[in-house]
Amino acid sequence: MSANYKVAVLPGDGIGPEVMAEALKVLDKVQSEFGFTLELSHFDVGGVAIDNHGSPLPAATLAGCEAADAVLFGSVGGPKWEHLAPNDQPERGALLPLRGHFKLFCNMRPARIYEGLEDFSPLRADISARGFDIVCMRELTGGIYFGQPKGREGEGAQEKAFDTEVYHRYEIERIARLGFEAAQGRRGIVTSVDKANVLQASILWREVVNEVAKDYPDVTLNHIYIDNATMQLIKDPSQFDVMLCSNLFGDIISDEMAMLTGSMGLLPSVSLNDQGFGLYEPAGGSAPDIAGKGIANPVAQILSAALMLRYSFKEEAAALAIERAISETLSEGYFSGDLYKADAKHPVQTTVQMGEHIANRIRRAS
Ligand SMILES: NC(=O)c1ccc[n+]([C@@H]2O[C@H](COP(=O)([O-])OP(=O)(O)OC[C@H]3O[C@@H](n4cnc5c(N)ncnc54)[C@H](O)[C@@H]3O)[C@@H](O)[C@H]2O)c1
Ligand SMILES: CC(C)[C@H](C(=O)O)[C@@H](O)C(=O)O
Ligand SMILES: [Mg+2]
Repeated sequence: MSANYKVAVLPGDGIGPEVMAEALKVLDKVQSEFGFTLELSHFDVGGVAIDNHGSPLPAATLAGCEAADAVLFGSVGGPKWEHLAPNDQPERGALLPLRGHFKLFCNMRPARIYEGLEDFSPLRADISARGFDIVCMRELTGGIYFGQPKGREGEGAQEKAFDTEVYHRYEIERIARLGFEAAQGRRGIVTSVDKANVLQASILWREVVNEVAKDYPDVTLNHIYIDNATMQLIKDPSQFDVMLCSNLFGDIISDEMAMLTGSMGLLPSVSLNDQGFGLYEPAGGSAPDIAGKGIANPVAQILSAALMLRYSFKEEAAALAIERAISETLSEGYFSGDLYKADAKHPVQTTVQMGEHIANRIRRAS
């Protein structure tokens, strides 16, 4: 009997539904080619859920995610909902609670320059020619995003707002272990990113990472301050393998890594808990500036679907087939507007056309 996997599909807002449609097209092709079944259930989340149900994370959406084997997420948020109280907005009211509810502490965002596509990088040609292949290993359920106290009080010139960076030893230890394990399967280098010259939470972060490192003598550990890290990424990204980051630093540095590959629309992500349950989403957002125009790059969403096949369903051959189909599409010169250059072989491709190119190139390895 062929395997059957339940997926909760949450397209969300802005470009979310547009790029999700292409990911589903590719998954459809993959399941017929590789002989497993994906049972998809669709749910509203974020702004669209506020509009349709009065809540960014309706009970039915949460229940649907609980009943699923994995969650495929688009993106949430946009100007339409920015007037709402912070906790009622799509990001704080849906995405962060989902991450917290499922304890998705481990967020991995892989970024690499595709071979032959070095000149999409905004880096100087001699730097991008060296290429890079980095995983941002981001702690996702702690730090300043969730730390207490958090709030606003007072009035007039004395009014203040505050967030608190809190890390427990166990939170640092478990993400560090996964960072070292990831490095063992890669080039064997962990660069831990912190601000231990200023922040107490970073001092503990560095201490714990040093302790964990003793269990991984085959991995080289470097420490770097966040300000230097952002600069070194531009100077020479090829020096990095696994970048181990707190929640906030990983958020910032992963956008930088995405753009160094050429576009925000190329970076996928996986968020896992200690049971291996995963939520898969592009690292970028709902892109209100291009939403509704059919021009968004669906690659990050499609790569996120490939990561779902790899991490949640152990369908490695199918995941590889998607990654290969994307590489082929790009190296044949088919690009959406974010990557398009005047000397491209083909005219600029729409979101739908990119999805079709990728779906048409799905096949079993010969
Ligand atoms: N996971 C999520 O749901 C998520 C992630 C990040 C931001 N957001 C939300 O999205 C909204 C917009 O945020 P933002 O503008 O800061 O970040 P963004 O990532 O949505 O957009 C930043 C820039 O990257 C471009 N971009 C992003 N994805 C692209 C794609 N697939 N193809 C082509 N170009 C792409 C956008 O056009 C924009 O110019 C906000 O409400 C924010 O909170 C949501
Ligand atoms: C939308 C926002 C809450 C989210 C984050 O900060 O984690 C996003 O920027 C991301 O990178 O997934
Ligand atoms: Mg972000």
